[in-house]
Amino acid sequence: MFSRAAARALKSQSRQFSSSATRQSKVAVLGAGGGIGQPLSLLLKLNPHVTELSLYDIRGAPGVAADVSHIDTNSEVHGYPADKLDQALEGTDVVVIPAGVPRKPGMTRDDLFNTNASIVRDLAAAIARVSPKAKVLVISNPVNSTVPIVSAVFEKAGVYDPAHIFGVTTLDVVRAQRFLAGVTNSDPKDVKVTVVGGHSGATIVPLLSQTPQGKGITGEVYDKLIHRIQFGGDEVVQAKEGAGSATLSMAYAGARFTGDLLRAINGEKGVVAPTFVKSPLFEDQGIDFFSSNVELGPNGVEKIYPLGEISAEEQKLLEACLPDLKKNIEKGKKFVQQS
Ligand SMILES: NC(=O)c1ccc[n+]([C@@H]2O[C@H](COP(=O)([O-])OP(=O)(O)OC[C@H]3O[C@@H](n4cnc5c(N)ncnc54)[C@H](O)[C@@H]3O)[C@@H](O)[C@H]2O)c1
Ligand SMILES: O=C(O)C[C@H](O)C(=O)O
Repeated sequence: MFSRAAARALKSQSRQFSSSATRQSKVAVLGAGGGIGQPLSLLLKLNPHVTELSLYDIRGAPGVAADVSHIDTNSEVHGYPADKLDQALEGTDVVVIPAGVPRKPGMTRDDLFNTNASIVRDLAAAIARVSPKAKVLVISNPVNSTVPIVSAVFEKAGVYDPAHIFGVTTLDVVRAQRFLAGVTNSDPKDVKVTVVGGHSGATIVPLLSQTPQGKGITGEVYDKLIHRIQFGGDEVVQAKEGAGSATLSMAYAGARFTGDLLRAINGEKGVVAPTFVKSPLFEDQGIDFFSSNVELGPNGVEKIYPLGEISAEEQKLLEACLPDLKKNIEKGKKFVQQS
């Protein structure tokens, strides 16, 4: 019988000497028992780059882990209850955070701040302590504030690497591509939209003019399409009538972004996706987090792309985005300073 220490040493040795084709990647989901966490865990179990899946929640994670672990893909799954956060985080390469409360009809994402800011702050403090080199993917809303919160917590702990912390804005891209395909009668697989800014209402800025399908759209059709992309989250919140917000499309989007990052970590070149990161693009206006196309690499953020050419309408959308985004970012930073 091996002691726990010997088993750990063997495991770390086997991680070190494993095939160079696919690196071993341990991925943790914090909030794995929830509406997003469960299907996200399922989709990550299907990803061949994930070799170990660590599922944590204050409620229900061991059950989700037992269920998902029966799927016949080549990864190990472990579930951790409320008092086992440190164990869940040990040795993780990537941590995805969908923990926190979702909106009900009539609420803005900012209305979630009072509850979710402290949940995200405390989880970030544990990651900074136990797994400070992990890449952290933040789904919990309000993303415009929770990403600055995670960053400030890492900074306070003296382990901050801005290349490691991401706000997941992929659902805005998924919606933009689906809705644009709908109005232009195209196949969504051929539609590639860059969405920049942040992740809430007017801070979501889709750059339709940069796509062949979107550049000719004007007038009322354009206005309605932009509104639908910016407020797609509200559409789901209303349809769910108090039972929460987008979970299935979000799990798909979260798994897609995590998959992009894992491909880049495994050495694939040219993986580019919009994500909300520490960014120099609008730093001169006091806005130091922004979502734009980012090239991903083994260390996380490899290169931040500028917006490129944008239309007069998009310039107006950007002007409306920046003041709101600035307030959301400052609110997150202030929360950690005062904690
Ligand atoms: N970034 C995006 O595009 C996007 C999209 C959809 C939803 N969201 C956000 O994701 C969050 C989760 O949404 P959901 O629908 O899965 O909610 P949910 O209530 O179904 O699940 C949240 C889970 O978090 C868990 N949790 C709460 N506190 C925790 C803690 N301290 N540690 C670990 N787990 C904890 C809960 O037990 C629950 O299982 C919400 O804030 C929502 O607004 C973001
Ligand atoms: O709308 C929400 O509150 C959840 C999420 O941010 C979304 O865009 O669906």
